[in-house]
Amino acid sequence: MSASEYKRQAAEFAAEMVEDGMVVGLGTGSTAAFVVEALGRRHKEGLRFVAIPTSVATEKQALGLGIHLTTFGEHARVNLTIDGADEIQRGTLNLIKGLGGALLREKIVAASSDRLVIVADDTKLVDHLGMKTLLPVEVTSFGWEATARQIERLGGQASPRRNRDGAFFVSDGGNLILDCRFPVISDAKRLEQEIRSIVGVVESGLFVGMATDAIVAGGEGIAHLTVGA
Ligand SMILES: O=C[C@H](O)[C@H](O)[C@H](O)COP(=O)(O)O
Repeated sequence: MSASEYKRQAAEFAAEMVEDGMVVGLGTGSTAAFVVEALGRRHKEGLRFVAIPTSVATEKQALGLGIHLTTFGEHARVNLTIDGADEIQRGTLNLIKGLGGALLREKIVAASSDRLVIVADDTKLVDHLGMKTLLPVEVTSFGWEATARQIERLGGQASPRRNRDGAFFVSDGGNLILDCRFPVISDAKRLEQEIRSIVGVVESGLFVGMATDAIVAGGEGIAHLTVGA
């Protein structure tokens, strides 16, 4: 079975966790898109919920499926957010997110969620963050070079993300993303604090202590992981 099929399996499983009357956070990326698709189906079958999307792309997809959207002006808390991730650390469920460029809105929604459920295929599970992927850091476009130098003082190599045409990638929030290569991250909480204390950093793709559950699908079936398990 392909990685895409495993992503779909994890997404379908997680979409069943949404209950009538919930405020739901909708993640971004290829796995989260399967969740939105499944929730569109459940909405047509009569499930009543409202949703807060974490990107313009997800907003468009949800609206196209007739899902009712809401805002933090109307709801202070989100009951359940379902989102993808680029790496999931076994045990802690600490994450690297943002390869799709949506990390700022994703983190705002995650921070207001009672439960953050991550959906992924099993290639995303790692023993230590930074083993497979770069760490995205969203920064203001003004002075990004100075911000990158400060990140490099922490031991990472920071490069601005570019589109295929060579132009800088610009996030939904109008910022740049620095993709940072760190040696394997042994203390995610500390690195997260250090990166966030740099002037010019808007948000980092390290999500520490935020995920409550991970639904991971692979050749051995679907696993429902919780912190510590
Ligand atoms: O900015 C993008 C998000 O953090 C995604 O959830 C993450 O990159 C995983 O994406 P995918 O499900 O496409 O692998």
